[in-house]
Amino acid sequence: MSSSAAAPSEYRLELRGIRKAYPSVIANDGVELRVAPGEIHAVVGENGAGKSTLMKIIYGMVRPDAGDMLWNGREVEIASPADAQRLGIGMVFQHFALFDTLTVAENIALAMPDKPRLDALSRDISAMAERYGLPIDPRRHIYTMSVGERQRVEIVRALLQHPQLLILDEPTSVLTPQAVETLFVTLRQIAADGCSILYISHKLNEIQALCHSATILRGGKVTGVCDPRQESPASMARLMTGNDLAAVRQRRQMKGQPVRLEVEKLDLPTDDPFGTTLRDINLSVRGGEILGIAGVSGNGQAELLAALSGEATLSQRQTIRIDGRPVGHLDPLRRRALGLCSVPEDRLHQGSVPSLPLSENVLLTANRKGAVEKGMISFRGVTAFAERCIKAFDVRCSGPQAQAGSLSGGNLQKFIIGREILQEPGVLVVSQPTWGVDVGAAIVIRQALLDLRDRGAAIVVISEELDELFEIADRIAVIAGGRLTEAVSREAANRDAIGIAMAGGELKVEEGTTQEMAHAL
Ligand SMILES: Nc1ncnc2c1ncn2[C@@H]1O[C@H](COP(=O)(O)OP(=O)(O)OP(=O)(O)O)[C@@H](O)[C@H]1O
Repeated sequence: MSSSAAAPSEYRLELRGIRKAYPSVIANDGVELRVAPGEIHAVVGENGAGKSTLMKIIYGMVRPDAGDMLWNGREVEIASPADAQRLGIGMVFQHFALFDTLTVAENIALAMPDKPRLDALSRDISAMAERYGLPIDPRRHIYTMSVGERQRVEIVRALLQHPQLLILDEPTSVLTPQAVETLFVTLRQIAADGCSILYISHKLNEIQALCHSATILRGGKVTGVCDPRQESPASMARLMTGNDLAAVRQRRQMKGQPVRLEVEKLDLPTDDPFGTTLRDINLSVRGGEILGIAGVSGNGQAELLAALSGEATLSQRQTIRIDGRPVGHLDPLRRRALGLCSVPEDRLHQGSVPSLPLSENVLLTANRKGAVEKGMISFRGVTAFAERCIKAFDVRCSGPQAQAGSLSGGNLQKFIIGREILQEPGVLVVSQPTWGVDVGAAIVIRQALLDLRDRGAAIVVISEELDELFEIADRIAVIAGGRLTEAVSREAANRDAIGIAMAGGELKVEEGTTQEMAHAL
């Protein structure tokens, strides 16, 4: 039981001794959590620390094995999301659950318990949107909206249920820096009106800017509760990991290396009604170089990755060249044979087969390197390769036989990145390399990318995280509306200018710096 001195009724939500065990791990081990009305409370921890499990318990998606939940001082059982909503708990998921072909109002109506009239609902949506600075038009179709706008719809949908607690799971991973600022203004206002917020994120600087308090989890247990405003990102990371964080080591750039990946005048119409057509994409990456591609998701990143990996083949073979060889017409397997590896953004459906063990997931892409011998699968080979990935990238799991789908999001990401990097590709194209991974693991992944670059690989990193691109990319280009800007050197790139280009504007840099760097390489 809690030893809190405060009367329980002071808290909006209080968890006592929450436990949830899975066959190979205790995901939540005696977790205590207290959130006051109007408080913005962060839940942080390494990958696999138990954050998502805890949120799913609060939202009624997972039943705890033991422990008590108090809601406004009263003991409650939350057996389903409907129970949670009835109590006044709302959740905004990382992956939006909106129907593209319906309007904002129609989507929100679907979530309402008793079917409201659309005109009355539209008025409520507009009023709520105005009150919290979330401009959305109830009549617009979802497919016409940017990711940031869709997130506003999700937030308004949750707010229309008048929640007393709002759970947000990594809400800023899809937003431009400007949109993050706007979101924070909204969240502060929601909290000022008395709604509590539980905020899950790996971005410690954002937590410091936004949150009043933080509960830190490690290995399913609470290791501390702190005021993030009194901490530094380094001291919070220490509470999360028990260690000091290493810094990413940069090495000297190699100059004059040959171009290993070239794309010239790539046009790729999409047959997906909600996809993005690529128009006149040009890029080139030398050995020993990382090209960063910034952009808000949904602007052609998935299509560009498909074109580069070979998932989408082209009629013009010369449009894409690897080490000078035309590959536009080749499928992924044949491009892999030429030394190209790729990591898609969607790790659960494209990057892995969740129901298969990690060892068999190795075979999806790494079918050389001792995994297949004389046309036969070497199970010893694939298991050894999976073990190497697990060890090198500190993948927390029960071993090579663990099902991919049982890993926490960040641990699966580490495994997939490791699987590609350990194949020593000459050209690597990776989308969102540190999406959902904790600060310590992000450093390991970024370091591995830099080390691969220093061994002479040409690397394209597609990322929505500007901080990441500024840390590891040698040059940065921006993709918006299916077009790619010219790449500018990291030194010449300016965060605001990139943010503007991400929203569809021109990428402007200080004169004289752009080309010099590119040519100096
Ligand atoms: N359905 C499941 N079956 C088996 N194990 C699970 C299941 N769901 C979660 N786990 C395990 O429980 C632990 C906690 O996972 P959880 O997803 O809560 O972590 P997390 O802190 O949210 O991680 P991340 O930051 O990577 O999302 C992990 O070891 C994970 O592998």
